[in-house]
Amino acid sequence: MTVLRARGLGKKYARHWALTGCTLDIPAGHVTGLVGPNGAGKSTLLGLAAGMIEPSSGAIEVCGGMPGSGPAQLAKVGFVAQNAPVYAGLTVEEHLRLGARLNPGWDDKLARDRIGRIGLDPELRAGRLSGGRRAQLALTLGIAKRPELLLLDEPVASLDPLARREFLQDLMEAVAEHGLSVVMSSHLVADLERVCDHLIVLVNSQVRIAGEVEDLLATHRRLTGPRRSVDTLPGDQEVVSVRQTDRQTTALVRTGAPVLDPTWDVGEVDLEDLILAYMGNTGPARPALGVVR
Ligand SMILES: Nc1ncnc2c1ncn2[C@@H]1O[C@H](COP(=O)(O)OP(=O)(O)OP(=O)(O)O)[C@@H](O)[C@H]1O
Repeated sequence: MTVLRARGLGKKYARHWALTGCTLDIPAGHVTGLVGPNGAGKSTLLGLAAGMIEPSSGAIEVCGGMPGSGPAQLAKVGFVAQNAPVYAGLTVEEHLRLGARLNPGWDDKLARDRIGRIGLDPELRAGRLSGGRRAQLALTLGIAKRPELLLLDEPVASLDPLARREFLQDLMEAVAEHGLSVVMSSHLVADLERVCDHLIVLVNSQVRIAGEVEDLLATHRRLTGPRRSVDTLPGDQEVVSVRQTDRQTTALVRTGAPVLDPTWDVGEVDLEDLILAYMGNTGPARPALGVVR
């Protein structure tokens, strides 16, 4: 089942395209990591999925409906924006009551358990919470809403390492127990490595690559050998990134077949290698390379 389907999706601000030609199918019941350099279009994609902004081109369908199309659609999608939006003048307790009133699927026990575990004083106004604790409150509201799809824009950036670990654990539990789908943007590769089984890399407003992490790692290799031009590589070995020293060439390639040339030392890549290679590759995007199944 697909939880987010985009076809040629684009968003233009004045004369600048923040996102172009985005074609994706994100599967339900998984955690999908959204990565890319600053300004790549990650928040724009999440905002389009949440219905906070409207597309300038193409189409997007989320949980079978049009983003922001009405109360039923809003109930299906949770969105925690980058600045962890909460109401500064309301207390933590008032946020929980508001959450219960506004969301048909509200899980009050989950919300209160989380607030207790984090140690948030229910009587404290959100405006007086630290940035990290404000983020914890916003994330709690997002999870307790029990959406089908939770969109998180750099959710853990302001959390301390322990809080980050616990939040990601909560997230994985919600995915396992309730079939929650999550799309989260983050610059923290170690966190993505822990929780994401799908990945989308956005660069220069375009999807550079997308797919199941396992598949992506299985189809990329690092080649190291004496300095030479990578133009001589066979056509089925697509060069994603290349680094040259006076004596050595190191290339990260995408290939479905084993590399047979014995002059290359062939190594596996990890998620960080893969992300950095695609982030540094500003050539033409090839969305057909790997659309998320
Ligand atoms: N409301 C807006 N008005 C005009 N331009 C915008 C607006 N929002 C985003 N942009 C531009 O669109 C592009 C993509 O921005 P976006 O916030 O989606 O990137 P991002 O990948 O989330 O970046 P970051 O990692 O820094 O959060 C940027 O060039 C940004 O300046």
